[in-house]
Order: sequence, then structure tokens, then C-alpha cells
Amino acid sequence: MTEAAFPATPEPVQARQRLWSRYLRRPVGVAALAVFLLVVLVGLFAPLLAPHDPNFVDFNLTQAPPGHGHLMGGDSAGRDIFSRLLYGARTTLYGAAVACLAGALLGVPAGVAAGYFGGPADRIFSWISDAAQSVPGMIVLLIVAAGTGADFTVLMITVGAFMAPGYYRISRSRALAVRKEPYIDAARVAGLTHTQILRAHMLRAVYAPVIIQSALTAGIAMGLQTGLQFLGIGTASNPDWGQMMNDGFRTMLTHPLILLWPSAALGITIAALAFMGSTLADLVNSRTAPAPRRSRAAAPPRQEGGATGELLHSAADSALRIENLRVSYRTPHGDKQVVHGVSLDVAPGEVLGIVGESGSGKSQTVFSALDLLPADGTATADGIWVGGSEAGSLPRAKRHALLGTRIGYVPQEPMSNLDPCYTIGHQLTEPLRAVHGLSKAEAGERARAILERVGITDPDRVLASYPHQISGGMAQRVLIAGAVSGNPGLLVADEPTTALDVTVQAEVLELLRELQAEYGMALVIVTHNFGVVADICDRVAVMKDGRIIETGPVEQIFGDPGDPYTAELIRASQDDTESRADLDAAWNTAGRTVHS
Ligand SMILES: Nc1ncnc2c1ncn2[C@@H]1O[C@H](COP(=O)(O)OP(=O)(O)OP(=O)(O)O)[C@@H](O)[C@H]1O
Repeated sequence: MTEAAFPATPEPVQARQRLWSRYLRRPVGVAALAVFLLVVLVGLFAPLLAPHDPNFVDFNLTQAPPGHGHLMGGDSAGRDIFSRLLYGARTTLYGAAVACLAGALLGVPAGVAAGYFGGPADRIFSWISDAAQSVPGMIVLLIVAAGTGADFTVLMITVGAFMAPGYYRISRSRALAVRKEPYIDAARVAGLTHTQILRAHMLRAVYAPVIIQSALTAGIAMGLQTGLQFLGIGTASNPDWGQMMNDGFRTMLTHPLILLWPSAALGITIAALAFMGSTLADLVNSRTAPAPRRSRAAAPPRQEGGATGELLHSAADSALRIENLRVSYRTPHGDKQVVHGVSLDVAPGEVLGIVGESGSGKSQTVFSALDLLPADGTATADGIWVGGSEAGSLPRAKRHALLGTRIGYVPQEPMSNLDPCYTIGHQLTEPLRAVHGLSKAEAGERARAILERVGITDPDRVLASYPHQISGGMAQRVLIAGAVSGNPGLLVADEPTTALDVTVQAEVLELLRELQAEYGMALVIVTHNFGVVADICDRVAVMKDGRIIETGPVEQIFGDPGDPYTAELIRASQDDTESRADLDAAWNTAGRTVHS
């Protein structure tokens, strides 16, 4: 079965509206849609449109040619072919709808769950889908027909079950792509549960491909049901195109028109569905490419050694404490360690900067604290404490419950962390209602107030806007508003200004500093820029190749950097031109080896 590849980022609503207007500019698509709608209308209004009772037998009409009040003549039993064709459209459409519904109900939830959760869920559902495809469908249909007295609805549900793997594959591949989108992580750190994310974001993302798949499936289901009826399997009381073809087949050589009418009706309907599906798939696939994800630097080779960094506060007095954290990834060549024993802590109300060049392990360190590592990443630590409580050993669900409540997260790329399918208002109020139990009105009020607090002067407009209708700077303010809306004790900001215009960067930093002071939060800010550190941080940890090479108060590190690499990072930030060669030279000055 044809399957279209879909870009990872779902359509914004306006873009989706544009999709339909673009569809209406495609002549083939419009013609196919018109034909299909005509068949649907004919099926719906068959009792009004049919000039004769489709089952009334008039022996004078037996195999009669068109004419004398019978537009298409009579069939072998003396019934009006035109009336039977109109009623047949009903049966055929009903059967196709039942098959599509059954296929979608079985295939889509399984595909979304497999793509989203991966691991055993993916393996089990994929195995079932593959197994379903290897079952000989026609034999099963014959058995079902024999066991149910050829009940048409049950037969069509069975046809749908055989179509389910198509829905499964398309939903799985779409969910696999979407689950890597930053806005899914953003929804998790806002505290939404898997069920809420599946319902709100993933199902929405598979909507367009499922419609396209349904157009293709409906055509196939119609062909199958006609084949069954052609074989005489189905209810004889309702006229349908398969029975009519069976009748025409027997007199094909002497009265070819009897076969031609139902065959043409079926062929045209299936072709219309196929053209609709392919036009839609074409339009969806020709959309703009998904937003680029943050590039990952090449991994440094593994280095052995003990924990690096320093711990200044006891676990009970820390907003966040990470002890001897190691992060590794499964690769085809074995495990690759990318963080080699990092220890750091931050006190309530303190601002800690984690600074280092790209690929130094900053994000992996904070992702481990947020429990946001991808499935092939593993974090082990001697301990991770959040708000004075041990979090590292908590069961996943309890650890997850900290997100959005005790930990807030501000990501690097504001736009890709907002779901393009929902308004800002929906995205801000969803966690407030789902995680903090606020009513719709309370959540709306709080979202409005917090937007005003982060400097958005027209909160009502922004609440009603979709992400593509606001600027990058405004989107980052929205995400900051979302991150602090749950009053977390710890705010983690991962390169929060990198994706922003230079003029907006200072404003966003200022806002973070104000909110941190106002809410008394601890702030961990990940950056490659010492300018940001100077602006906002109390203390800094410098990372290189998955280790902390130096920690200290900002003034001390700026005034007297203990490591030539730190000095070079500071100089590069001041020049605003980070030269890889200079950084490597500084690293070598300290007698260490450069790995690139
Ligand atoms: N999914 C992954 N699989 C394998 N290695 C990874 C993966 N994600 C990150 N890494 C490696 O982990 C190391 C640290 O990455 P990390 O994202 O923490 O860097 P960073 O300092 O935050 O830089 P950047 O700001 O560019 O992301 C890099 O060498 C990177 O190649």
C-alpha cells in the first residue's frame, strides 16, 4: 500500500487552511473531490433519486437496453440498473467507511504508541502488524463469512483489520518523527503525562496522514468488498456494485452494458479516491522542511578519570545537586561516554552558569537532571537531588512529576518548543489545568497575568495567537512564562538566548534575572557565551569534553581564570569570534590533548 513520508513538524492551523486552499487550486484534486462528493450525495439520496424500486422485477425489462424510462436498461433478473447503481453506491460507501474506521481504530493508537514509546511497545506492535500482514486475508474473510452468515458489517470490520497495518505504519513513522520535536520535551518538562501528550500532541500530528491513508484504504476496501460480493458473499437484499458485476459477468459477451455500468462506477470512485489521496500527499510533502534541530558536535573519545567539579552545599541545602554524573550512549561500536563524572550544585536563589563550547556536555548534564535524555542515552550518578530531596533514584513517574512543579525549563529554540497546532493560550493553560489542577478560568487568568509579567503588552492577542503569528523573542517570553507559571524552585535555561536576535537577547536575560530574583528560584543557565555568564550568573562551571575543568564565582573566574582554556573562552566571548584553533591552542597550553 502506498505510504507517504511526512515532515516531522505538524501543520500550523493556518497552514492547514492554506493546504485546503492549495488543494482547491489543483484541477485533478478538485475533479476527484467533486466526483467523490457526487458519489456520496448519490448514495445518501438514493431513495429520492432512484426512479424505480431497485429490487422490483419486471420480466419485460430482462436484459433490456437503455430506454423506455430505464436510463441504463434492465439486468438479467429484470430490475432497473440505474436505480440499483444508485442504491449500490450506499452499500459500497458504507462498507468502505466501516473498513476505514476499523483499520484506523486498530492501527492508529498502536502506531502512535509504538512511535512515541519505542522499545518493547514498538517491538510488540510491529510484530503484531507484520504477523497480520502475513495472514491470508481472503481465507479469513471466507471463514468469517461462513461463521457470521455473511454479515456485511462484520465482513467490512474484518477487511478493516487487514488494513490496520497500513494505518499502523504511517502513524508509527509520524509519531517517531514528532516525538523528537522539542515541543514534546517541552510538554514533558511542563509536567504533562504521556497520556496527555499522546492525546494532545501526537494524535493531532497523525491527523493529516491518516486522512490520506483513509482515501487510499477506502479505494482498496471498495475493491475487496466488491470482490466478495462478486463471489456471492454478502447480503443479497441490498443492491451493491459487486452483485451487479457478478450478474453482468455472466452475460458479458451478449449484454456487455450490464457489466459496464457497475464496473465504471466502481472504477471511477476508486480512481477519485486515489487521486484525492495522492494530491493531498503531494501537498503535505511539498511543505517547507521541518525546522532544523540543534546540531550535535562530534563526540570526544572516552576519557577515564574521577568526578570533576565541586559541591559547595549539602544535599539538603541545594536546589539542585548532581554527584558524579556519567552519561553514555549506545552506538553500533559500543557504549560511548559523553559526560565523565560531573559534580555540581546550586543553592536556592543562586544562579549557576554551565559554560563550554559546543559538544562539551552541557546539555547532556542538564538533560540528565531533567530526565530528558533520549532512549539510547543512559545517565548514572552517585546522586541527583532536587530541592533537597533525592530524585535520581525515584521511579520514573515520580521523577517526572517534578517537572513543571519543582523544575521549570526554558529551551534554546523557542519556536520549535511550541506546538504549531495549538494557540499560545492553550499551550500555557494546558499544564496549569492538567498538572496544577486549575480550572479553565483560573488557568486563563494566570496565563494572562504571567504573560503580562514577562513583558507582553497585549496578552489577549498573544493568547489567541498560534506560534507562527508571534516573533521569536515573544515566543521565548511565552516559554519563560510557561516555565515559571508553576512556581518552580529551580529554573533550567538551556542556551535561552542563542536563537534570538541580538537586541532581544539582553531583554530576555534581564527578564530571567528579574524573575529569578522575584520568585527566589535557583537558576541554572547553559551557555557557550561568557558574556551571558557575566550578565547574570553568580557562579560558573566551565565544561570541556564532558568534564568540568573549573568552577568558581564569576568575578574570580573572570579576574583570574585558573585554566588557559577558560581564559580563551572568555577572550572569544569578548571578541564575539570563537576561534576553534585558539580554543584548541589554549587547551594544549594546559598540556592536554585536543580531541575533535
Ligand atoms: N543522541 C546522542 N547520541 C550520541 N551522542 C550524543 C547524543 N547527543 C549528544 N551526544 C554527544 O554528547 C556530547 C555532548 O553533547 P551536548 O549536547 O551536551 O553538548 P553541549 O555542550 O550542550 O553543546 P551544544 O550546545 O552544541 O548542544 C557531544 O559530543 C555529542 O556528540
